[in-house]
Amino acid sequence: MVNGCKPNTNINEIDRALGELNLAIKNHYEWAGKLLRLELLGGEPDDDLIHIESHKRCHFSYWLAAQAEMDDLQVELISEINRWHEIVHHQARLLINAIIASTVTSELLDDYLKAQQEFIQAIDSYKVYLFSLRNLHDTLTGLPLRQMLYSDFALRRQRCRREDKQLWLLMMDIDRFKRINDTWGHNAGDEVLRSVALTLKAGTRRKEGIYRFGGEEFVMLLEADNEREAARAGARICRYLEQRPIKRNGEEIQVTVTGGLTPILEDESLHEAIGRADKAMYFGKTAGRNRCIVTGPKGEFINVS
Ligand SMILES: Nc1nc2c(ncn2[C@@H]2O[C@H](COP(=O)(O)OP(=O)(O)OP(=O)(O)O)[C@@H](O)[C@H]2O)c(=O)[nH]1
Repeated sequence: MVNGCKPNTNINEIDRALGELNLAIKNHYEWAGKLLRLELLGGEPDDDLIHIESHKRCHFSYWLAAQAEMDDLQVELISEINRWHEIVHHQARLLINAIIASTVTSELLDDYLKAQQEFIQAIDSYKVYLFSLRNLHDTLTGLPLRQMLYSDFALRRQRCRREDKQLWLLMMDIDRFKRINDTWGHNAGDEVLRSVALTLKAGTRRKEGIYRFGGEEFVMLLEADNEREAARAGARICRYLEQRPIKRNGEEIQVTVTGGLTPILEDESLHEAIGRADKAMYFGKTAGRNRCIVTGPKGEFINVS
């Protein structure tokens, strides 16, 4: 079960993480090949194999060291890989010393092979995690999908409680998107969606999360101390998009969004907050679009600029 992720992940980052992991695994197979060569052909073992801290000199450890900013589940999975990586190196060292002293036993060999198996198993569990995370992202825009919003929400709410911050939900819908599809075609519509997602993500700050909610709707979770700060953040993201027309085949397509912004109350579900933000957003559509409407806890419209 995927349990939230680094702030603002997107599908490209997950693909990059999988690529880097595959490269680290390939390097480790090369290391294991060296050990096999030594066992079968003899020769002098180098530091990669017998140094007391060989696990820290190994390419795989560079990959381990590069894993930062993770949620609790990722930390658990990576530390399991780390643990078995160290054991593999330790068992390899015991085996090599036994080869040199001609005292290899089947027990020593089995211990090494078991450590290898556990190491690979730990890596597989992490890969399963990354693939499940990938499935929660949209392949068109690269953004996390609605399901991910629900799983991240609990983590973000916990963090806000700890830091005594208020969590807000901003729902945004692209204005007159049907016209874009009708004028330039569905493929152009897809390109516009992709560009809008990239622009929104670029305009999103570190502690904010942006999601593709469905169709041409996006949701953002943001933290703010008060209504004024939240309204400023909502207006900022809408302006950010407005000021960056999308370039396509030498033409510029002006895209705007209308947003509905609401605080998420202490005892309510995400679903309830979405309902309020949705109503505010539709109010904004009827009021002329390209604006962000702030709604209070009871659904009253506060800021309609
Ligand atoms: N190209 C493309 N179009 C999509 C996608 N998802 C939804 N749409 C289109 O988005 C359009 C949304 O249109 P409407 O709901 O009528 O709203 P609108 O034209 O954006 O107008 P307002 O929301 O009232 O400003 C529909 O034509 C959908 O087919 C997608 O993934 N790709």
